[in-house]
Amino acid sequence: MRREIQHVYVLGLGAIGAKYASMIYDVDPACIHIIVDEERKERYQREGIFVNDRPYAFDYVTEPNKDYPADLIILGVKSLDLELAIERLRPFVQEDTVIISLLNGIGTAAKINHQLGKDVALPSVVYMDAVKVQNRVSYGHRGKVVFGETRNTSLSDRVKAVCSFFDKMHIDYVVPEDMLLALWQKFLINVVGNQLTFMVHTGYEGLQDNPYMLFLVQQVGEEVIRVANAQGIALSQADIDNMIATMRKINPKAKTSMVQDREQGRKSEVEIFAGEIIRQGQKLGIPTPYNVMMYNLIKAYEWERDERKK
Ligand SMILES: NC(=O)C1=CN([C@@H]2O[C@H](COP(=O)(O)OP(=O)(O)OC[C@H]3O[C@@H](n4cnc5c(N)ncnc54)[C@H](OP(=O)(O)O)[C@@H]3O)[C@@H](O)[C@H]2O)C=CC1
Ligand SMILES: CC(C)(CO)C(=O)C(=O)O
Repeated sequence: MRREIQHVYVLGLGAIGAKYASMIYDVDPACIHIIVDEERKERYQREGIFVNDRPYAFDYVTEPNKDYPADLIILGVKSLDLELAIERLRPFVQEDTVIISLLNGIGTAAKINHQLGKDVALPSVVYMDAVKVQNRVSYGHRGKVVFGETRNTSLSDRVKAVCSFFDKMHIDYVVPEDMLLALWQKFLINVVGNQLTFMVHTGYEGLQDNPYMLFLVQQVGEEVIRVANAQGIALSQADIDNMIATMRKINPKAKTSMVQDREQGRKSEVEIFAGEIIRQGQKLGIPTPYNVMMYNLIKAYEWERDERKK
Protein backbone atom coordinates (compact mmCIF):
# COMPACT_ATOMS: atom_id res chain seq x y z
CA MET A 1 0.00 0.00 0.00
CA ARG A 2 1.44 3.37 -1.04
CA ARG A 3 1.75 5.96 1.72
CA GLU A 4 -0.07 9.29 1.60
CA ILE A 5 1.77 12.10 -0.21
CA GLN A 6 3.23 14.39 2.43
CA HIS A 7 6.35 15.96 0.96
CA VAL A 8 6.48 17.39 -2.53
CA TYR A 9 9.55 18.70 -4.33
CA VAL A 10 9.46 20.99 -7.35
CA LEU A 11 12.42 21.17 -9.72
CA GLY A 12 12.12 24.10 -12.12
CA LEU A 13 10.62 27.17 -10.45
CA GLY A 14 9.55 28.79 -13.72
CA ALA A 15 6.11 29.79 -14.98
CA ILE A 16 4.56 26.36 -14.51
CA GLY A 17 6.64 25.13 -11.54
CA ALA A 18 6.14 28.30 -9.47
CA LYS A 19 2.43 28.32 -10.25
CA TYR A 20 1.92 24.81 -8.86
CA ALA A 21 4.38 25.35 -5.99
CA SER A 22 2.38 28.42 -4.95
CA MET A 23 -0.93 26.54 -5.08
CA ILE A 24 0.50 23.85 -2.78
CA TYR A 25 2.15 26.43 -0.51
CA ASP A 26 -1.19 28.23 -0.13
CA VAL A 27 -2.70 25.09 1.42
CA ASP A 28 0.27 23.56 3.26
CA PRO A 29 3.52 25.57 3.21
CA ALA A 30 5.42 22.89 5.18
CA CYS A 31 4.96 20.20 2.55
CA ILE A 32 6.55 21.96 -0.42
CA HIS A 33 10.30 22.12 -1.10
CA ILE A 34 12.15 23.48 -4.13
CA ILE A 35 15.21 21.64 -5.50
CA VAL A 36 17.88 24.14 -6.51
CA ASP A 37 21.64 24.52 -6.85
CA GLU A 38 23.56 27.02 -4.67
CA GLU A 39 23.49 29.74 -7.34
CA ARG A 40 19.70 29.55 -7.75
CA LYS A 41 19.13 29.34 -3.99
CA GLU A 42 21.11 32.54 -3.42
CA ARG A 43 19.41 34.31 -6.37
CA TYR A 44 15.85 33.24 -5.48
CA GLN A 45 16.33 34.23 -1.84
CA ARG A 46 17.89 37.58 -2.76
CA GLU A 47 15.36 38.53 -5.44
CA GLY A 48 12.28 36.74 -4.06
CA ILE A 49 9.72 34.86 -6.16
CA PHE A 50 6.32 36.41 -6.78
CA VAL A 51 3.28 34.58 -8.09
CA ASN A 52 0.37 36.78 -9.14
CA ASP A 53 2.08 39.58 -7.19
CA ARG A 54 2.29 37.62 -3.95
CA PRO A 55 5.78 36.88 -2.51
CA TYR A 56 6.53 33.23 -1.66
CA ALA A 57 9.16 32.22 0.93
CA PHE A 58 9.75 28.70 -0.37
CA ASP A 59 12.00 26.14 1.30
CA TYR A 60 14.99 25.86 -1.08
CA VAL A 61 16.93 22.61 -0.80
CA THR A 62 20.18 21.61 -2.47
CA GLU A 63 20.24 18.03 -1.20
CA PRO A 64 17.79 15.42 0.10
CA ASN A 65 16.69 15.44 3.74
CA LYS A 66 15.86 11.99 5.17
CA ASP A 67 13.20 13.54 7.44
CA TYR A 68 11.31 14.75 4.37
CA PRO A 69 11.41 11.93 1.80
CA ALA A 70 10.09 12.96 -1.62
CA ASP A 71 6.66 11.38 -2.09
CA LEU A 72 6.05 13.44 -5.21
CA ILE A 73 8.42 15.38 -7.47
CA ILE A 74 6.97 17.90 -9.91
CA LEU A 75 9.27 18.73 -12.79
CA GLY A 76 8.86 22.11 -14.50
CA VAL A 77 12.01 22.75 -16.55
CA LYS A 78 12.18 23.35 -20.29
CA SER A 79 12.95 20.33 -22.49
CA LEU A 80 16.45 21.68 -23.24
CA ASP A 81 17.30 21.35 -19.52
CA LEU A 82 15.66 17.96 -18.99
CA GLU A 83 18.73 15.72 -18.95
CA LEU A 84 20.55 17.82 -16.37
CA ALA A 85 17.38 18.20 -14.29
CA ILE A 86 16.95 14.42 -14.12
CA GLU A 87 20.47 14.09 -12.70
CA ARG A 88 19.69 16.82 -10.14
CA LEU A 89 16.59 15.00 -8.91
CA ARG A 90 18.17 11.52 -8.92
CA PRO A 91 19.32 11.63 -5.24
CA PHE A 92 15.82 12.69 -4.15
CA VAL A 93 14.12 9.65 -5.66
CA GLN A 94 13.05 7.06 -3.03
CA GLU A 95 11.38 3.70 -3.46
CA ASP A 96 7.87 5.19 -3.39
CA THR A 97 8.52 8.50 -5.17
CA VAL A 98 6.23 9.50 -8.04
CA ILE A 99 7.38 12.03 -10.64
CA ILE A 100 4.91 14.20 -12.52
CA SER A 101 6.56 16.09 -15.35
CA LEU A 102 4.72 19.15 -16.61
CA LEU A 103 6.91 19.56 -19.68
CA ASN A 104 5.37 19.64 -23.11
CA GLY A 105 6.15 16.83 -25.53
CA ILE A 106 5.22 13.18 -25.76
CA GLY A 107 8.29 11.37 -24.50
CA THR A 108 9.24 13.01 -21.22
CA ALA A 109 8.09 10.35 -18.75
CA ALA A 110 9.78 7.63 -20.79
CA LYS A 111 13.00 9.67 -20.90
CA ILE A 112 12.95 10.17 -17.12
CA ASN A 113 12.30 6.49 -16.44
CA HIS A 114 15.01 5.44 -18.89
CA GLN A 115 17.63 7.82 -17.47
CA LEU A 116 16.82 6.89 -13.85
CA GLY A 117 16.55 3.20 -14.70
CA LYS A 118 13.20 2.78 -12.91
CA ASP A 119 9.49 3.34 -13.44
CA VAL A 120 8.90 6.48 -11.34
CA ALA A 121 7.50 9.03 -13.78
CA LEU A 122 3.85 9.06 -14.80
CA PRO A 123 3.04 10.44 -18.25
CA SER A 124 1.51 13.88 -17.76
CA VAL A 125 0.84 17.23 -19.43
CA VAL A 126 -0.54 20.53 -18.26
CA TYR A 127 -2.92 23.04 -19.79
CA MET A 128 -1.97 26.46 -18.47
CA ASP A 129 -1.33 30.07 -19.42
CA ALA A 130 1.47 30.99 -17.01
CA VAL A 131 4.18 33.55 -17.79
CA LYS A 132 7.45 34.20 -15.95
CA VAL A 133 9.29 37.46 -16.41
CA GLN A 134 12.41 37.64 -14.24
CA ASN A 135 11.26 36.68 -10.73
CA ARG A 136 7.54 37.26 -11.30
CA VAL A 137 5.07 34.62 -12.43
CA SER A 138 1.51 35.40 -13.45
CA TYR A 139 -1.36 33.25 -14.56
CA GLY A 140 -5.04 33.83 -15.32
CA HIS A 141 -6.55 30.36 -15.13
CA ARG A 142 -6.23 27.60 -12.55
CA GLY A 143 -5.05 25.25 -15.32
CA LYS A 144 -5.40 21.49 -15.47
CA VAL A 145 -2.95 18.61 -15.06
CA VAL A 146 -3.67 15.51 -17.16
CA PHE A 147 -1.82 12.46 -15.89
CA GLY A 148 -2.05 8.73 -15.27
CA GLU A 149 -0.72 5.34 -16.19
CA THR A 150 -0.73 4.57 -19.92
CA ARG A 151 -4.23 3.06 -19.42
CA ASN A 152 -6.48 3.98 -16.50
CA THR A 153 -9.48 1.68 -16.69
CA SER A 154 -8.89 1.18 -12.96
CA LEU A 155 -6.65 3.51 -10.98
CA SER A 156 -3.25 2.33 -9.73
CA ASP A 157 -2.26 3.08 -6.12
CA ARG A 158 0.20 5.76 -7.19
CA VAL A 159 -2.38 7.50 -9.39
CA LYS A 160 -4.89 7.39 -6.49
CA ALA A 161 -2.27 8.89 -4.14
CA VAL A 162 -1.60 11.79 -6.52
CA CYS A 163 -5.37 12.35 -7.05
CA SER A 164 -6.06 12.63 -3.35
CA PHE A 165 -3.09 14.99 -2.90
CA PHE A 166 -4.29 17.20 -5.78
CA ASP A 167 -7.81 17.18 -4.27
CA LYS A 168 -6.38 18.45 -0.97
CA MET A 169 -4.38 21.15 -2.76
CA HIS A 170 -7.32 22.24 -4.96
CA ILE A 171 -5.33 21.42 -8.09
CA ASP A 172 -7.57 20.62 -11.06
CA TYR A 173 -6.69 17.39 -12.84
CA VAL A 174 -7.98 14.72 -15.20
CA VAL A 175 -6.99 11.05 -15.33
CA PRO A 176 -7.95 9.95 -18.85
CA GLU A 177 -8.62 6.34 -19.66
CA ASP A 178 -6.22 6.50 -22.62
CA MET A 179 -3.22 8.56 -21.52
CA LEU A 180 -1.35 8.08 -24.80
CA LEU A 181 -4.22 9.67 -26.70
CA ALA A 182 -4.30 12.53 -24.15
CA LEU A 183 -0.56 13.12 -24.66
CA TRP A 184 -1.04 13.29 -28.43
CA GLN A 185 -4.07 15.62 -28.11
CA LYS A 186 -1.85 18.05 -26.20
CA PHE A 187 1.05 17.42 -28.58
CA LEU A 188 -1.23 18.33 -31.51
CA ILE A 189 -1.91 21.74 -29.91
CA ASN A 190 1.79 22.34 -29.34
CA VAL A 191 2.96 21.26 -32.79
CA VAL A 192 0.25 23.34 -34.46
CA GLY A 193 -0.43 26.23 -32.07
CA ASN A 194 2.96 26.88 -30.45
CA GLN A 195 4.93 26.75 -33.69
CA LEU A 196 2.54 28.76 -35.88
CA THR A 197 2.14 31.51 -33.27
CA PHE A 198 5.93 31.58 -32.84
CA MET A 199 6.51 32.05 -36.57
CA VAL A 200 3.81 34.68 -37.06
CA HIS A 201 4.59 36.21 -33.62
CA THR A 202 1.02 36.47 -32.48
CA GLY A 203 -1.19 35.69 -29.49
CA TYR A 204 -4.04 33.16 -29.64
CA GLU A 205 -5.94 35.67 -31.80
CA GLY A 206 -3.84 34.51 -34.77
CA LEU A 207 -5.36 31.05 -34.40
CA GLN A 208 -8.89 32.37 -33.98
CA ASP A 209 -9.77 34.17 -37.18
CA ASN A 210 -6.73 34.53 -39.47
CA PRO A 211 -7.72 32.51 -42.59
CA TYR A 212 -4.10 31.80 -43.59
CA MET A 213 -3.27 30.51 -40.12
CA LEU A 214 -6.41 28.36 -40.07
CA PHE A 215 -5.35 26.80 -43.39
CA LEU A 216 -1.98 25.92 -41.82
CA VAL A 217 -3.63 24.63 -38.62
CA GLN A 218 -5.41 22.06 -40.77
CA GLN A 219 -2.36 21.04 -42.84
CA VAL A 220 0.04 20.77 -39.90
CA GLY A 221 -2.63 19.04 -37.81
CA GLU A 222 -3.18 16.40 -40.51
CA GLU A 223 0.53 15.54 -40.44
CA VAL A 224 0.35 14.95 -36.68
CA ILE A 225 -2.74 12.77 -37.14
CA ARG A 226 -1.05 10.64 -39.82
CA VAL A 227 2.03 10.03 -37.65
CA ALA A 228 -0.15 9.23 -34.62
CA ASN A 229 -2.50 6.90 -36.53
CA ALA A 230 0.43 4.94 -37.98
CA GLN A 231 1.27 4.01 -34.36
CA GLY A 232 -2.26 3.05 -33.41
CA ILE A 233 -3.10 6.32 -31.63
CA ALA A 234 -6.65 7.34 -32.47
CA LEU A 235 -6.08 11.06 -33.00
CA SER A 236 -8.63 12.39 -35.51
CA GLN A 237 -10.09 15.39 -37.29
CA ALA A 238 -12.37 15.84 -34.26
CA ASP A 239 -9.24 16.69 -32.25
CA ILE A 240 -8.30 19.43 -34.74
CA ASP A 241 -11.88 20.77 -34.56
CA ASN A 242 -11.82 20.67 -30.73
CA MET A 243 -8.47 22.43 -30.72
CA ILE A 244 -9.80 25.24 -32.95
CA ALA A 245 -12.93 25.57 -30.78
CA THR A 246 -10.77 25.73 -27.61
CA MET A 247 -8.38 28.32 -29.13
CA ARG A 248 -11.39 30.54 -29.86
CA LYS A 249 -12.32 30.60 -26.16
CA ILE A 250 -8.86 31.66 -24.96
CA ASN A 251 -7.97 35.29 -24.27
CA PRO A 252 -6.88 36.46 -27.77
CA LYS A 253 -3.93 38.37 -26.33
CA ALA A 254 -2.58 35.42 -24.29
CA LYS A 255 0.53 33.73 -25.72
CA THR A 256 1.75 30.19 -26.11
CA SER A 257 4.92 29.29 -24.18
CA MET A 258 6.85 29.26 -27.46
CA VAL A 259 5.90 32.88 -28.24
CA GLN A 260 7.05 33.73 -24.71
CA ASP A 261 10.38 32.01 -25.49
CA ARG A 262 10.73 34.14 -28.62
CA GLU A 263 9.93 37.36 -26.78
CA GLN A 264 12.43 36.58 -24.04
CA GLY A 265 15.17 35.60 -26.49
CA ARG A 266 15.25 31.95 -25.29
CA LYS A 267 15.83 28.88 -27.42
CA SER A 268 12.48 27.34 -28.32
CA GLU A 269 11.33 23.73 -27.82
CA VAL A 270 11.08 23.13 -31.60
CA GLU A 271 13.11 19.91 -31.24
CA ILE A 272 10.32 18.26 -29.22
CA PHE A 273 7.57 19.53 -31.57
CA ALA A 274 8.40 19.62 -35.32
CA GLY A 275 11.71 17.85 -34.62
CA GLU A 276 9.86 14.92 -33.04
CA ILE A 277 7.20 14.70 -35.77
CA ILE A 278 9.86 14.77 -38.50
CA ARG A 279 11.92 12.02 -36.78
CA GLN A 280 8.86 9.83 -36.21
CA GLY A 281 7.58 10.47 -39.75
CA GLN A 282 10.95 9.40 -41.19
CA LYS A 283 10.89 6.13 -39.22
CA LEU A 284 7.32 5.41 -40.33
CA GLY A 285 7.81 6.49 -43.96
CA ILE A 286 5.30 9.36 -43.60
CA PRO A 287 6.19 12.68 -45.27
CA THR A 288 5.84 15.74 -43.00
CA PRO A 289 6.63 18.69 -45.32
CA TYR A 290 4.81 21.36 -43.30
CA ASN A 291 6.74 20.37 -40.18
CA VAL A 292 10.02 20.28 -42.12
CA MET A 293 9.31 23.85 -43.28
CA MET A 294 8.35 25.03 -39.79
CA TYR A 295 11.36 23.33 -38.18
CA ASN A 296 13.80 24.99 -40.57
CA LEU A 297 12.14 28.41 -40.40
CA ILE A 298 12.22 28.37 -36.60
CA LYS A 299 15.83 27.16 -36.56
CA ALA A 300 16.75 29.79 -39.17
CA TYR A 301 15.17 32.53 -37.05
CA GLU A 302 17.04 31.34 -33.96
CA TRP A 303 20.30 31.06 -35.93
CA GLU A 304 20.00 34.67 -37.11
CA ARG A 305 19.21 35.79 -33.58
CA ASP A 306 21.76 33.74 -31.65
CA GLU A 307 24.59 32.69 -34.00
CA ARG A 308 25.04 35.64 -36.34
CA LYS A 309 25.48 38.11 -33.50
CA LYS A 310 28.26 36.00 -31.86
N1 LIG B 1 4.29 28.53 -19.61
C1 LIG B 1 3.18 27.88 -19.96
O1 LIG B 1 2.09 28.46 -19.96
C2 LIG B 1 3.23 26.43 -20.31
C3 LIG B 1 4.41 25.71 -20.32
N2 LIG B 1 4.39 24.36 -20.58
C4 LIG B 1 5.61 23.57 -20.62
O2 LIG B 1 6.15 23.50 -19.30
C5 LIG B 1 7.58 23.39 -19.36
C6 LIG B 1 8.16 24.49 -18.50
O3 LIG B 1 7.79 25.73 -19.09
P1 LIG B 1 7.85 27.12 -18.31
O4 LIG B 1 7.44 26.94 -16.90
O5 LIG B 1 7.12 28.09 -19.16
O6 LIG B 1 9.43 27.41 -18.38
P2 LIG B 1 10.30 28.51 -17.62
O7 LIG B 1 11.45 28.83 -18.52
O8 LIG B 1 9.44 29.62 -17.12
O9 LIG B 1 10.82 27.73 -16.34
C7 LIG B 1 11.80 26.75 -16.32
C8 LIG B 1 12.51 26.87 -14.99
O10 LIG B 1 13.39 25.77 -14.82
C9 LIG B 1 14.47 26.22 -14.04
N3 LIG B 1 15.58 25.28 -14.19
C10 LIG B 1 16.20 24.90 -15.35
N4 LIG B 1 17.17 23.99 -15.08
C11 LIG B 1 17.16 23.80 -13.73
C12 LIG B 1 17.95 23.01 -12.84
N5 LIG B 1 18.93 22.21 -13.29
N6 LIG B 1 17.70 23.07 -11.51
C13 LIG B 1 16.70 23.87 -11.06
N7 LIG B 1 15.93 24.65 -11.84
C14 LIG B 1 16.16 24.62 -13.17
C15 LIG B 1 14.76 27.61 -14.57
O11 LIG B 1 15.40 28.33 -13.57
P3 LIG B 1 16.11 29.78 -13.79
O12 LIG B 1 15.03 30.70 -14.27
O13 LIG B 1 16.60 30.11 -12.45
O14 LIG B 1 17.18 29.53 -14.82
C16 LIG B 1 13.36 28.13 -14.87
O15 LIG B 1 12.86 28.89 -13.80
C17 LIG B 1 7.94 23.50 -20.85
O16 LIG B 1 8.11 22.24 -21.41
C18 LIG B 1 6.72 24.19 -21.47
O17 LIG B 1 6.55 23.87 -22.82
C19 LIG B 1 3.22 23.69 -20.79
C20 LIG B 1 2.03 24.37 -20.78
C21 LIG B 1 1.93 25.78 -20.62
C1 LIG C 1 -1.51 24.27 -24.68
C2 LIG C 1 -0.64 25.49 -24.45
C3 LIG C 1 -0.70 26.33 -25.69
C4 LIG C 1 -1.22 26.17 -23.22
O1 LIG C 1 -1.31 25.27 -22.14
C5 LIG C 1 0.77 25.12 -24.17
O2 LIG C 1 1.05 23.98 -23.87
C6 LIG C 1 1.89 26.09 -24.26
O3 LIG C 1 1.67 27.31 -24.24
O4 LIG C 1 3.02 25.59 -24.34
